[in-house]
Amino acid sequence: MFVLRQCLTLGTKSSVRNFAAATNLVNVKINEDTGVVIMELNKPPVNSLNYELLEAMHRTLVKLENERCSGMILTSSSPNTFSAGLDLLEMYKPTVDKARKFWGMLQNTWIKLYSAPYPTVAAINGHSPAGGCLLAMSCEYRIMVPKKKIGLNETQLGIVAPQWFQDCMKNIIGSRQAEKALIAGTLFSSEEAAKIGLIDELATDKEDLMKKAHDFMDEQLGLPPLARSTVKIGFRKDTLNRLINSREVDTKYFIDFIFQPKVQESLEMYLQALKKK
Ligand SMILES: CCCCCCCCC/C=C/C(=O)SCCNC(=O)CCNC(=O)[C@H](O)C(C)(C)COP(=O)(O)OP(=O)(O)OC[C@H]1O[C@@H](n2cnc3c(N)ncnc32)[C@H](O)[C@@H]1OP(=O)(O)O
Repeated sequence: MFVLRQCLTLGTKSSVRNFAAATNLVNVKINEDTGVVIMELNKPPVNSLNYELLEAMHRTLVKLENERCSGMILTSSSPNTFSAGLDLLEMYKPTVDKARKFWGMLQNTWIKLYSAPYPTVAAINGHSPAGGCLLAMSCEYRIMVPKKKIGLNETQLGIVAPQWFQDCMKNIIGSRQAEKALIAGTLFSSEEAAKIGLIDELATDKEDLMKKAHDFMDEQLGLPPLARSTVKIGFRKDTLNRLINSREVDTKYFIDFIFQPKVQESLEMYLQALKKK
């Protein structure tokens, strides 16, 4: 596979096809030779995850199930941010129906991404708080540019990272480190995240980021796919099933929590602080 990529970069014809998406909220390109897909989140300025962006991601992940997709690199078109996490406006004074629909789409998207049989890499080219960190943690491998922030900072906003967000973090950095980070709502620098294993590799810059992402992909594509994906799903099934078997309860927790006046107050203050920056 390494040789194949060398040929491609040395000018042997490689066909990269834009994967027709009904929206430009995600840019999706598939390399027809290798089957490697690059999904770039494209909702400026910070890829906040609103219903429409999540739906575009979900639709792409479903579509990839019928394509010859051998692996996916998830990244962002924003110069500074991978994803700012859930769009706070989806949680600030929504209707119950809107909040329910939003949460359902977040669950759908996470289930598809976390259970994708092919290798997935997060090429984290900027800040990645809260839901952004969830997306990164749902991939199999994380590479990040220096001097950005990543973590589940929900506590600091007066909200709570749901159980499945917490499970993802525990699975990566272990229960003790996750408990500390979640209680404090810690945002780690890229360098700290590399030290505790929240990210797997630090890149020197964006070019190095994509090179490293392709290197990881090349290694994975050299493995027998069925054996590879069977082990992956084996590791992830308890975490997946925990949500799949309690989606309604999880949605009810979300709705009950965000509609509390104190939570709405915290969100309002946080939104104002972001605007004042
Ligand atoms: C029991 C269980 C119950 C469960 C109960 C509930 C569970 C909820 C779980 C929640 C998970 C989440 O992800 S909550 C989301 C947490 N996310 C965050 O805290 C990130 C907040 N954002 C930032 O820190 C920064 O924006 C950052 C990402 C570093 C980029 O900084 P920059 O300086 O480049 O950009 P900014 O100037 O800050 O932002 C640009 C514009 O984007 C807006 N913006 C930024 N982040 C935004 C966001 N997440 N949602 C909406 N809008 C956002 C700003 O207001 C600006 O708007 P204009 O001024 O109009 O241009």
